Amino acid sequence: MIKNAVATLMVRLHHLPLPRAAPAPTYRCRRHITLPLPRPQASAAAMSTATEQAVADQKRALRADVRRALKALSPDQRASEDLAIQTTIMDSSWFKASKRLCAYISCKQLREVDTSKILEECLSSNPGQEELAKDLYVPRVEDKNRNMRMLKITTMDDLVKNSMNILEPSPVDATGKDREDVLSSSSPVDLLLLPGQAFDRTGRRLGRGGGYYDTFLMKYQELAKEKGWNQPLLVALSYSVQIMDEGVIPVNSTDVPIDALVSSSGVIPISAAALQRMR
Ligand SMILES: Nc1nc2c(c(=O)[nH]1)N(C=O)[C@@H](CNc1ccc(C(=O)N[C@@H](CCC(=O)O)C(=O)O)cc1)CN2
Ligand SMILES: Nc1ncnc2c1ncn2[C@@H]1O[C@H](COP(=O)(O)OP(=O)(O)OP(=O)(O)O)[C@@H](O)[C@H]1O
Repeated sequence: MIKNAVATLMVRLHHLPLPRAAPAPTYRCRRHITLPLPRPQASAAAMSTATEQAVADQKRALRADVRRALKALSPDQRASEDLAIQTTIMDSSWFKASKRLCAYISCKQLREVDTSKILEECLSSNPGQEELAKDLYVPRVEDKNRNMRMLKITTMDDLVKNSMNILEPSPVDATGKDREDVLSSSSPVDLLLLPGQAFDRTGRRLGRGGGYYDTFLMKYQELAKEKGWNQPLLVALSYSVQIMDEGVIPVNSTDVPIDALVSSSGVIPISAAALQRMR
């Protein structure tokens, strides 16, 4: 019974960690995750509800810890990590080779790793450098039920602030035409640059708790499977203090693992796909 419960708890077998880059400093979380074992007489349904609640509580506590650690980062440290992470990505062969991607529009207030230089590079189409321009899709929250779309933009002027103070694309462009939704596109994206609150070297990712990214990633992975497309590389951007020791980040069955992590110390490829594409 307990064995079964543990199996249900540890819902997903995550990728093995195979760090290649110099390890980034790790933030040691105050709270270490312990598996809440249900009492033997609990029913299966009550057990899973209790487990889900425990995981949700542990995620909330970890988010609060990380929020504090991010707040304590000095502006100089933040700026230097922002630059190192973006430079690593823009100089990489896998980014240069990527022609179509999804990326987040970083929000200073949320203390997210800056993506402004990367976005600029994606949208750049200086005369004679058209080959550098990439198709770029960015998130737009549609409702509170985890529905987020990735819509194509061609300039940063396509963005407006939403109620959460995050820049996002309007659903229609200046000519009144619907922006292309990446889930309705006839071609795949090769790369997704992901935000998050905490990550580890086995591919675990903790988001802001909305479930928007996990839901979107699940839909995109299903679509790619249906269409016979290669799965896109899922690459998260992380400040050093957001990289946790193994076992600290709680996960449940809907958490989608990432393929690689980029920190100021470099790239940490995690999955087999990352090891192959990020050489
Ligand atoms: N830049 C960026 N865009 C994004 C996301 C993101 O994480 N980053 N999202 C990813 O989902 C979606 C928006 N989801 C969001 C979910 C929560 C919060 C937020 O402000 N959370 C507060 C806590 C609020 C609370 O606990 O009541 C926070 O994290 O401090 C913002 C965006 C889509 N766009
Ligand atoms: N694919 C899904 N289908 C159904 N529910 C989901 C899915 N993905 C996430 N959820 C639900 O959304 C809620 C928030 O999930 P979780 O705390 O894992 O989000 P997160 O990883 O912090 O956020 P995000 O994925 O947006 O970055 C949970 O109740 C979770 O069960």
